[in-house]
Amino acid sequence: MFSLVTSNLSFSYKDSNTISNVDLKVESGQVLVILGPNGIGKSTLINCLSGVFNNYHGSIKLDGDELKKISSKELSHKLALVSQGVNINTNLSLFDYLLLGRSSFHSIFSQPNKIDEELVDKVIDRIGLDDLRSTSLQNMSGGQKQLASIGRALVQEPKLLIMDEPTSALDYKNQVKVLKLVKRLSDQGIAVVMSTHDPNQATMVASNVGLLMSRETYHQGSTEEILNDEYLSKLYQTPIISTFNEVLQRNVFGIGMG
Ligand SMILES: Nc1ncnc2c1ncn2[C@@H]1O[C@H](COP(=O)(O)OP(=O)(O)OP(=O)(O)O)[C@@H](O)[C@H]1O
Repeated sequence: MFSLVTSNLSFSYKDSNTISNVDLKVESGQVLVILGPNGIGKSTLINCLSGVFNNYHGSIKLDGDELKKISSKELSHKLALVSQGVNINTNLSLFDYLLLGRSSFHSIFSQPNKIDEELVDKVIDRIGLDDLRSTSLQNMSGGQKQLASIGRALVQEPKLLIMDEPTSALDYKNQVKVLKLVKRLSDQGIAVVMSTHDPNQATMVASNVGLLMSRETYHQGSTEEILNDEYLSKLYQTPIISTFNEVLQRNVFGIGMG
């Protein structure tokens, strides 16, 4: 069972903590969705969890090992990160950009092989960008680039996939595509952590939800326990009203105006 567990995790850019005392846990086959208002620290937390920031306090254990002690090569075989608002401006084709994601699996003397190329083609199909296989990234739309960055993470075949607002630039069809992908990955035993501004996405894919209520308070629990109007209205400081949708057979969250 693969796991990511933090205890007393805190991080500060300057003097005061941006996130404090975060106790978070996600295991193989689970999807942890992180919700919180703008500027509360979701990206900061995600950058700590994925090893981008290693000057954190407290502990982050990846499969029992302290994250900051794991080499970057080993880390790239265990976890993959999809950063927020990726704006990739390379003239590499989609195929070559994704193939580059396999480089940590080879020494400097060996080239990506047929198996890598087949994997890349499979991922291009999964993200639905077959028509853009030879198109350079700099000629793609924001949403297409976001899908490409998800593809780049998938070619790493990670045990843990961490995504910061992975659907922020996507239309409804592509949002559903990514959410279905998340479901499928978790069914295959991969652990997923993702942040979003849409609690409805949490009802669709999450096994657990983490709320960054303030710089001092992170609250994690099951979807049923956490996703209610009271918690969400407090979180976003605006009325959130849920209704049960008979067709969808789930609660749908809407925003009130007063
Ligand atoms: N490099 C930095 N140096 C100093 N402060 C930063 C830096 N990056 C972010 N911050 C501050 O840290 C806080 C948390 O930012 P973060 O980007 O983690 O929030 P977020 O919850 O992801 O926000 P959003 O939903 O708007 O993307 C904010 O107050 C932000 O201004």
